[in-house]
Formats: sequence, structure tokens, C-alpha cells
Amino acid sequence: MTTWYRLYRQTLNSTQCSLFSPITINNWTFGLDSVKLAPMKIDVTHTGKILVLHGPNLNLLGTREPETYGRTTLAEINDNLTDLAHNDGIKLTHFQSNGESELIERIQRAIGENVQFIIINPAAYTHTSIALRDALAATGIPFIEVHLSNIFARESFRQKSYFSDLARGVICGLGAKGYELALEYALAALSGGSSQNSENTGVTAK
Ligand SMILES: O=C1C[C@@](O)(C(=O)O)C[C@@H](O)[C@@H]1O
Repeated sequence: MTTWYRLYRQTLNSTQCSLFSPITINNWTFGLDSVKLAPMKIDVTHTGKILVLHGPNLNLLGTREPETYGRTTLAEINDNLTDLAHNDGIKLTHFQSNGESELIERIQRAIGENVQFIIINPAAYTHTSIALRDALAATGIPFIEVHLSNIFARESFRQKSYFSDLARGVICGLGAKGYELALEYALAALSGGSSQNSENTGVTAK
């Protein structure tokens, strides 16, 4: 999909405004100036919004049980996702909390912010929180459930999720890569490129 950006060029006595098709290389956008071809770094026009939510103890990623959750820190995960989304002109915000009520309030705010997709690792709340599940259901915003570890290969109490039946999809056991894959799907869905049709994907969309 070609995204068009509005470029403003300050002149001596006026601000000229034209539409140009940009080329983006390494987060720099090059546009055609109305007089000459000149590189201009501009703010990318964000055409969509994705919210990434992390539940309790995920702030400790990197040092927390690395044999189970890997050595990638939460900051590294968030930075990577932010860059990937930004390259597609999508604004990505992330939020981590150890508290159920804070996560619920963050989800409720997403409605007013026009968030179009949520990626969530509810962490231990996966197995306990009807309240978080209800908050996601109340927004009606499609979401993907992500777990770093393969919860189905772990203790039996981790094999129950209060989210999976509402989720567009579930990714678990692939470590930090799982977030990237979830984002890839969300970006495709926002650009209309991801089929929501079970006939085409083999996946039943909610
Ligand atoms: O905190 C977590 C992390 C987790 O969601 C995961 O990403 O693998 C799995 C949960 O069972 C656990 O409580």
C-alpha cells in the first residue's frame, strides 16, 4: 500500500504544501521538494494504532528465569516492535503493569484512543483473570494472545487461558519472536492484507 505524506516546506513568506510519494530508507523519508529533489526527514503520518500489553513480572524479562523466558529484555522487545510498526506508518504504544486494575484501566482507555489492535501477554493473569478478559471483550478490539513459553508444555494450571477463545489468535513457545509474529499479523490486518476468512487462512477468525 502506498502511503502519502503531506510535506510542508517553509519558504520566505509562506508555507507551501504539496503531496508527494515518499521513499523511506532506515526511518528517513525522502520526498520530492516542489523545487528540487531534497531529503527531508518528516514525521511519519500514523495511519493506525496498536497497543502492546504486558502483564505481571514481564518487567523482569532478561533476568527472570531465562531458561524459560529467554534473555531478551522487555525494553528490547518494545523497541523492536515500535520500530517495526513505525516502518509501516503505524503508531505502537506499549504498557506493562504488575497490577490487574492498571491493566484493565489501560484496556478501557484504548477505546477512546481508537486503538485498532491489541497484542497482549497477560502473564499469570492468563490463568486467573476474568476481569481482564471482560475488559478486552468490552472493547471489542481484536487481540492476539502471546506467551514467551509454551504454556501447554508446562504445569497444568498454566494450560487454562481465560483469553484464548476470544483471541484472534494465540502464539506461545516462540520466545520474543512471538511478539514479532503477532505484530506482523496485526500490521497486515490493519493494511487490509491479512485475510480474516477461515477458507483462506485455515484459521477461524473471531
Ligand atoms: O508470567 C508468565 C509468562 C507467560 O505468559 C509467558 O509469556 O510464557 C506464561 C505464564 O504462565 C506466566 O505466568
